[in-house]
Amino acid sequence: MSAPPAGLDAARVSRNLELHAAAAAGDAAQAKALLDAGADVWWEDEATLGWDALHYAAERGDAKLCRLLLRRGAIWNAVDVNGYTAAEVAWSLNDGATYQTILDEAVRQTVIRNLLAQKAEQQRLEGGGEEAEAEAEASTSGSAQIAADGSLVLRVDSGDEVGADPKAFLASKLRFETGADGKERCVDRDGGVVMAAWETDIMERTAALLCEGQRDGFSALNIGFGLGIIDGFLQRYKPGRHVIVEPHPDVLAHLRAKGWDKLPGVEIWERRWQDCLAELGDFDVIYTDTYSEDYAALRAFFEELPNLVSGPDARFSFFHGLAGTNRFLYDVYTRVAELDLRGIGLGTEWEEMRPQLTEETWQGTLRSYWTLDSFRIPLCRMNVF
Ligand SMILES: C[S@@+](CC[C@H](N)C(=O)[O-])C[C@H]1O[C@@H](n2cnc3c(N)ncnc32)[C@H](O)[C@@H]1O
Repeated sequence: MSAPPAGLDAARVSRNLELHAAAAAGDAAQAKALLDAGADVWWEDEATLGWDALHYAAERGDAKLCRLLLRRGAIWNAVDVNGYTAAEVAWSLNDGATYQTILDEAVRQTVIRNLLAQKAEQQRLEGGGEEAEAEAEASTSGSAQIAADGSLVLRVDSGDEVGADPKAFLASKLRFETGADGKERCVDRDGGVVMAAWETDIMERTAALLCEGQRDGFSALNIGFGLGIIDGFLQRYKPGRHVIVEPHPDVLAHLRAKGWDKLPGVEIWERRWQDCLAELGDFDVIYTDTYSEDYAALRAFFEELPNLVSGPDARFSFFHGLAGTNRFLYDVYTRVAELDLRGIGLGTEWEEMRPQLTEETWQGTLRSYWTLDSFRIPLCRMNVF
């Protein structure tokens, strides 16, 4: 998104303030007229709470006006000085209808944006070059952004050098240690948590959803070993073939120290999933949970699924850690992932569970990557009509 001009002249500020007043009063006709006259829909009034017109419309509970502002380029994830989005203002007022309207628009814009970015990337690979990149840029400028860099990292917010850069992560040293909660964890050079034992319940339940009722000797694929927690639970169901894809040398050393490479039926592929999926064959059970990869990478993985599933009874799940510190973004990403999966023929059911976290869980780490009350486990299957 292009940066907004630093200092606006008095006439422009006054028009923008009029837009805020129109939004606060629920005056859609006036808001439209002001937008047509050049009012800046993104403008935040820093002299007050840092609200933009969308925050005011959300406070008023005017879902229709919120939709109008969003269609005219309001930024759905813009935050005020306290870090609250307009959707969170609606939520705090128990206004489910306005919250849902902003959520629907956020999902719509994110899906469109992702599709345009994907198209631009395809054209770039096919030699379309600058024109395609400009198209992707134009599709996002002045409208909703997912994050400052245009994407969300799955398990890390930002600012963590290793956690936000897949290449740096794979080249970095990892520590396997006992946390203040007395449980095992794997931590990167910056103190970013790669994997921690608080996720054990999630992994146990995910393995059950994936494996219960599978045929004898079923095949399972797990992307990203971490602490091997989900692999331990997958083993309980006695898969005939259990493939683990893991590229990090320190994780591989840890895995060997625990004897995983010697287990019957277990195959370790010492590569990134991007470099070996085509050679792996197909599976009844597929799970992915990587680190320092963004939503674009997860969606790229989704697109490989039709070639990886063994048939209509195959099941797929992933660690849904997208935006685990913000409920609204989590809701947006739940829906975006579901729509993207539907686009490639997979239906998704979600099971909610309450993670068992204590204050000690994050002690001595860079930051907590999970602060929400509930976690959603996706269970996806091919839609067979
Ligand atoms: C969060 S941990 C996985 C935790 C695992 N689910 C468990 O139950 O312990 C993420 C793992 O993904 C691995 N990883 C990161 N990028 C990867 C990639 N492109 N392909 C495969 N594995 C990757 C990391 O090295 C790390 O071991």
